Amino acid sequence: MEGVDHLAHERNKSEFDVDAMKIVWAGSPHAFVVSDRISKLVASDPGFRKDNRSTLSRKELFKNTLRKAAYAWKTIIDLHLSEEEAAKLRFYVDEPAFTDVHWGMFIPAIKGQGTEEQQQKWLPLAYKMQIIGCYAQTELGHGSNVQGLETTATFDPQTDEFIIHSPTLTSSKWWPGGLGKVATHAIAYALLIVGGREQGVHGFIVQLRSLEDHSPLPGMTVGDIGMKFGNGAYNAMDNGVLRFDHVRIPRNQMLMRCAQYTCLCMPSDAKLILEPCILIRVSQVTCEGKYKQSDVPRQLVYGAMLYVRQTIVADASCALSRAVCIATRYSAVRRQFGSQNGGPETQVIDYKTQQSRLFPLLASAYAFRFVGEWLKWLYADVTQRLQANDFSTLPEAHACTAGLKSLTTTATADGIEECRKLCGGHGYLCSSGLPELFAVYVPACTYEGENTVLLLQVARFLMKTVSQLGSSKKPVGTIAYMTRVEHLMQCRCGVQRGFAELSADLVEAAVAHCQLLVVSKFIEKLQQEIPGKGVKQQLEVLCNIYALFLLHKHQGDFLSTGCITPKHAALANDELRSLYSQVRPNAIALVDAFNYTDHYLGSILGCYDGNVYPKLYEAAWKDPLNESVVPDGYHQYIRPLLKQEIRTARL
Ligand SMILES: CCCCCCCCCCCCCC(=O)SCCNC(=O)CCNC(=O)[C@H](O)C(C)(C)COP(=O)(O)OP(=O)(O)OC[C@H]1O[C@@H](n2cnc3c(N)ncnc32)[C@H](O)[C@@H]1OP(=O)(O)O
Ligand SMILES: Cc1cc2nc3c(=O)[nH]c(=O)nc-3n(C[C@H](O)[C@H](O)[C@H](O)COP(=O)(O)OP(=O)(O)OC[C@H]3O[C@@H](n4cnc5c(N)ncnc54)[C@H](O)[C@@H]3O)c2cc1C
Repeated sequence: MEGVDHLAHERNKSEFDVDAMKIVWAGSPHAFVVSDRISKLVASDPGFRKDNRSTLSRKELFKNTLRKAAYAWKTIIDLHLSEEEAAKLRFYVDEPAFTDVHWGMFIPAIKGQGTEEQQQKWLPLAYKMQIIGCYAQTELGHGSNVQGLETTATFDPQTDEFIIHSPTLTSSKWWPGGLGKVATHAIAYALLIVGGREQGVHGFIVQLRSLEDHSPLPGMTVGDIGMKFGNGAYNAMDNGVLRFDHVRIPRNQMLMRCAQYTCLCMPSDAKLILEPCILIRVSQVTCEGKYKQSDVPRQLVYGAMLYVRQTIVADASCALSRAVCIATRYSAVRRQFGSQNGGPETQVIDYKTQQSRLFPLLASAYAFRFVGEWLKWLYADVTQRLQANDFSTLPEAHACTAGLKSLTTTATADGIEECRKLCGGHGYLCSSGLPELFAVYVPACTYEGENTVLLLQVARFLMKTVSQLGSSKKPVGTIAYMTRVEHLMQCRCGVQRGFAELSADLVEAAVAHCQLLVVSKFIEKLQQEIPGKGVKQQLEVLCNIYALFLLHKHQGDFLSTGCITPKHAALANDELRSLYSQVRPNAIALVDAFNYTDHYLGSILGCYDGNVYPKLYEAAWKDPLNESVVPDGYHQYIRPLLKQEIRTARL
């Protein structure tokens, strides 16, 4: 019945202060208040309805997404929402759209790689959405290999311009979100050519479409790359294709924070000395076309990817917690087998197999939340250091963002699929929310750096650390523990067989390194002051589950390396079962602490009141296929079939 909480008996079992845990999950009392208010605002506004998405054609879905993006922007303006509130609103609207890339990549790239002057020119336009940007790096022929990009940016000293060109089919920009139909501008990454010499890949601001009639500018061939995985909401994103035909842009549209070009003997006196916002020695291109890289690491060009990767780790905890919330609530509602003397059947959440599949994912959602908080701090710290020309922690920041992005997105994508399976057949219904969540989420394992490619970066960082063991350069920060692997030094010559040869094993070592990071950051979180009755105790249980589940999953490695004995392994498994029993009475309260509205969850199986069956039944009849009792096509195809004379005895 409506209004009845079918999970009340579960909520009454809770042994901790759920409201206090909501604040821990949100990050602070202020963050909770903002999230709570904005999520309810979105949920209560019919303009943000999303339960009809699965019945829309791609063009209807896309147009509806444009409507929602415009409506969200109007809401932000009308309600004078702050940047924080606006970001929360876009999050709870939960619609993959060009705005994700405009706010999540285009603006950060200008902030991270633009000079003060370039920021002053372009950011106000972007913040007011008077231009809409995309991040055009990937090409048809290259995505992972950024240095292999083929788009060219040739400097023309006669006109003080760059000529942007797509010399080959494989140089076509391919995948950038928002590019296909909406973006008016792009940060386009291209191979810089000055005086006939290639100077590496740099970012350029390029206008794509007219701000008057939205038509592509001369020299631009641009469109959408077509339908993507499943029928999910990601098809509302216009990932695009773009070819440049000798498009000219002013020299001051090259993102110059990491490099500069002054041509001392340029015919015109348009000598442009841009003071970058980090005080670096000016790199100069002399009139002979000699280019000297400025003294910042060229990898600063990759800065936007560092930023996005750390946001993707936070996104992982959100996506996984959504799936776990749905599967946990439904596991408490669903009863199957086990009836005693005609009594109720057993809740599937009480089966040890269900717990051993579900509770490690619940623990992972919390673990990723906390490592995501730490990574946000690390990113802010490295950004501050860069301002002071301190590049010392850049390699570690790259390894951490790359590795944690890879680890958390793989675990989350697998976890969403596991949550679908934990819900049995009903998990396969769109109304469960899980198929779409999976379809929208899984590209996170690929975009912003393919996960294996990123783990190879971590492996390279670890091997570089090993190679420095014994030198005066002591490992610090997240690799400080490696001082305890001196024995690796002796076998160092063994690993000289070649990084490529050992890469599959090194990727596993990289995963282990990142899992150690997650566990250690969870432990550090528990060392903080955590208010609320029983809250810290619950988090300790979840931290132990996360760690012991990893120990159980990788038992072979721990045993074969002598890190643990078989007795330790047995004790760990016993403890894991005991921990599952400790979580069981608190499971519903632990997912309530995510504070997701039914609108945001978008799931009948995960609805707050647990009133699943009536809602499933009601939703079925809303499907367009049920608009007519006799389906279209019956008279054309089925009736002739049913009425056909059986002409051959054989049938
Ligand atoms: C609500 C619903 C939401 C829906 C979702 C919508 C959201 C959508 C949002 C998402 C949309 C998706 C958007 C997108 O998808 S945008 C496109 C994303 N593309 C990528 O991520 C490309 C991945 N490839 C690379 O990053 C580079 O090519 C790599 C790194 C692989 C190689 O690189 P490279 O070939 O140059 O050479 P190298 O390997 O010799 O490295 C050389 C040195 O540089 C260091 N180094 C490397 N990288 C970095 C770095 N970053 N910061 C600092 N340092 C770095 C490295 O450690 C090494 O140091 P050392 O060993 O020499 O000391
Ligand atoms: C939904 C979605 C949105 C996207 N949005 C954007 C965007 O807005 N802007 C943008 O610029 N790009 C975007 N991309 C592109 C994305 O960044 C790339 O697809 C991604 O970086 C992977 O590169 P790739 O496709 O070249 O994969 P590849 O590198 O071709 O991967 C194919 C396989 O090769 C393996 N491999 C590659 N190199 C190595 C190596 N050195 N050693 C071992 N194995 C290797 C990989 O592990 C993988 O298994 C998006 C992609 C998707 C799916």
